[in-house]
Amino acid sequence: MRDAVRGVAQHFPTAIVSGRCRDKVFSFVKLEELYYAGSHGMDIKGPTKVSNHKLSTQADEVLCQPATEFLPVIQEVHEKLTAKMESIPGAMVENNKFCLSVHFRCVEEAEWDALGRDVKAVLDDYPKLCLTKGRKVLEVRPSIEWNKGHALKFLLKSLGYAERVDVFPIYIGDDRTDEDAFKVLQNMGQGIGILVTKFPKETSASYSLREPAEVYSPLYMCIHKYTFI
Ligand SMILES: O=P(O)(O)OC[C@H]1O[C@H](O[C@H]2O[C@H](CO)[C@@H](O)[C@H](O)[C@H]2O)[C@H](O)[C@@H](O)[C@@H]1O
Repeated sequence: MRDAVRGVAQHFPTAIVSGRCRDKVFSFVKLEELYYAGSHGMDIKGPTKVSNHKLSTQADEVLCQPATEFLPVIQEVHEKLTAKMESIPGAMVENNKFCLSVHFRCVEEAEWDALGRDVKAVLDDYPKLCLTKGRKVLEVRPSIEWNKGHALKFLLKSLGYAERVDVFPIYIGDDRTDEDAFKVLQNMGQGIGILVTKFPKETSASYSLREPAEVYSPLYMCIHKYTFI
C-alpha cells in the first residue's frame, strides 16, 4: 500500500487524514512527501520532503492547528482518564494530542455502561470538551467547529484548489468520522468520496469498497491514468 500511495503522491498532492495523532500516523506511513492531518484534522502539516506539490512554507512548518489552546486541558483529562480506566480491565486511553480515544474493544461487555459513565463523569468538569462514539471507542474532543471535512477544505484551499472546477478530489475512508469529508465533496458537487466497508451503510460517499485491499484499484488508476494520458 505504501508504494501505491507514494505513486499517487508523485502525481497529485496526497494527504492522510486520521483520528490518530500526526506523529503516530507518520510512523505508520513513513512517506515524507505527504500532507498529514492528525487528531481528526486538528493538526495539519505539509510534506517534509521536496515534492512537486509542496506549498511554499518553511521546512517543518505546521500549517494548521485550530485547537492549540486545548492542549493543556487534553493533557489533564488524559491523566484523569488513564487513572480512572486502571480499574477497568482491557480499557485503554490513547493520547492523540488534540483529542483522546478511550478504547473498550478488550473490555467485558458487561462493563461498557460503567466505562461510559466513568468517562462522562470526568468530562462533566470540562464543558468545552465533547464526547463522540466510534467503533468500540469513545473519543474526547475540543468542542470546536473542526473535523475531517474542515481539514479537507483547508487543504484544498491551501493548495489553491478551492475555486477550481478542473480539480477532482478523491477521499477514501472507513470511519464514521470520514463522513464529514464525504459531505464536503458531496456539497461541492466535485470529486468523489469512497467508503471502505464490509456492510452496506448510510453514507455521503459516492462509492464503496469492501476492504482495504480493494483501495489499490483506485490508487493505481490515478497513477496509470496520469502516466498514460
Ligand atoms: O481516523 P482513522 O485513521 O480512521 O482512525 C480512527 C480511529 O482509529 C483507531 O481506532 C481504530 O483501531 C483500533 C485498533 O487499532 C480499534 O480498536 C478501534 O475500534 C478503531 O476505531 C485509533 O486508535 C483511534 O484513535 C482513531 O480515532
